[in-house]
Amino acid sequence: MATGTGSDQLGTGSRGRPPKRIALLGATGSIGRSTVDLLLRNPEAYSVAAIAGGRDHAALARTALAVKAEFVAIRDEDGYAALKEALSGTNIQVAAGREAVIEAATREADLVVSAIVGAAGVEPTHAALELGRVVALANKECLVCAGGPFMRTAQQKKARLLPIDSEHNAIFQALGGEDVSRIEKMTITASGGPFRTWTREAIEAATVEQALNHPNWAMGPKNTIDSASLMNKGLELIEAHHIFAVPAEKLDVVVHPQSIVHGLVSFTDGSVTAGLARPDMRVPIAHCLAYPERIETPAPRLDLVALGALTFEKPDLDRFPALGLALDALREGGALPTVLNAANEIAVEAFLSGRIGFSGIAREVEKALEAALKDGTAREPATVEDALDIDHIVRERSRGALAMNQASGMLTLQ
Ligand SMILES: NC(=O)C1=CN([C@@H]2O[C@H](COP(=O)(O)OP(=O)(O)OC[C@H]3O[C@@H](n4cnc5c(N)ncnc54)[C@H](OP(=O)(O)O)[C@@H]3O)[C@@H](O)[C@H]2O)C=CC1
Ligand SMILES: CC(=O)[C@@H](O)[C@H](O)COP(=O)(O)O
Ligand SMILES: [Mn+2]
Repeated sequence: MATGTGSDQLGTGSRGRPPKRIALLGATGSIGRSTVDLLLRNPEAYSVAAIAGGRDHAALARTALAVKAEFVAIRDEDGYAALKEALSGTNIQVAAGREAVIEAATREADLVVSAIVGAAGVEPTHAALELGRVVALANKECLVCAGGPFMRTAQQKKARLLPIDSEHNAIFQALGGEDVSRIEKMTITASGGPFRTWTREAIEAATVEQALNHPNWAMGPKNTIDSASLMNKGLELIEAHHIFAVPAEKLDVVVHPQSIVHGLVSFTDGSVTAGLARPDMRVPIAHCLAYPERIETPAPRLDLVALGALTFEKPDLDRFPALGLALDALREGGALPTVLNAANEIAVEAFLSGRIGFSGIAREVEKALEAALKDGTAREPATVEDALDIDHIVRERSRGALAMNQASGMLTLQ
């Protein structure tokens, strides 16, 4: 990638080491763009082995040129010709389709940043783990869909997972490598989203625009809607359960509207450590990119006096039933987290495209969980392929149910 100034003061690249080779999956998304921002600020510390994206060929081509990627993969085969054309005259290799994204994930690299949204990230991220790569994981849906098999592969292949998700990154830093047996409680915080103070009736009638109006973070639409329903915290509890091998009963959620304290670890001696930072994803991404060293970021700095007060509240499961559903899935285990994730992805899509109301998201997920419990879809997935089979069945079923409801006019568009 392009060389530039500024890296002399930095911990990496300025000590004569070869640049760290990065594969960036989901390069055009919110996490992808923040990662690119950091890569471009540290040109001597990193080189880009591969990038991958979904459909946006123009953004992918711009990113490939900016970071001087060696290989670019686009999932949508219809975008191949335009991507190839945009990169003609360069020596950047271009490929399209499912296998191409897997190739991006498995090219020789020191660190794979997993930032595709949804269960679409499962296969490529798992392929990187199979090769024993260090994976900086933003994609929480991977662990909700296939957490058991994922963590087994990571262990067997000695692949390291570094958490990018802000709460998990804070906890990872707060843990400081201590043994998990010394933990009494692990707490992740929730901003509470845009509907934190709204009545149940107002939440029921919320528009897409209102749900996308997150108070503290600028993220892709899926994570933003999950934040509004608090499903995001449910997914994150399941994510924490897998990453830190902590049982459900030791995991807790606290609403913290300022999003300054991201995660806390309570130890058996009464000590509590916590990770704090202003809400800017470049902080946890930088931690993972540089780990075990540090790089500088331009993220705004924490000023406690200017903040004045940090407040904490109990989450309200009556107004935010999605969190309760995720907690049940975590405690029940089996394939329920897989079912929860797949049904939620379909329901969020349906809400974003105006086919269901906001409260319909949790209702659709609940129906999918009930159906899975009835018909045996809830069997524990032994492998990633099993998990993806269940994911597929649930998606088809949820899409079918939504289409039937729409056809029979039963949909309540609150
Ligand atoms: N944004 C944030 O601050 C945070 C996000 N996360 C997690 O990180 C992940 C990414 O989130 P975010 O960046 O917000 O999401 P975005 O929607 O902004 O970006 C998603 C990225 O994935 C790409 N993509 C989508 N489908 C595919 C596919 N089938 N194959 C290859 N690439 C694909 C998109 O490409 P295209 O642009 O072409 O559609 C885009 O690059 C999510 O799992 C989220 O939960 C976790 C913590 C914070
Ligand atoms: C930035 C990040 O990590 C998000 O996943 C965050 O958790 C969203 O904010 P909420 O706390 O509102 O879900
Ligand atoms: Mn998070």
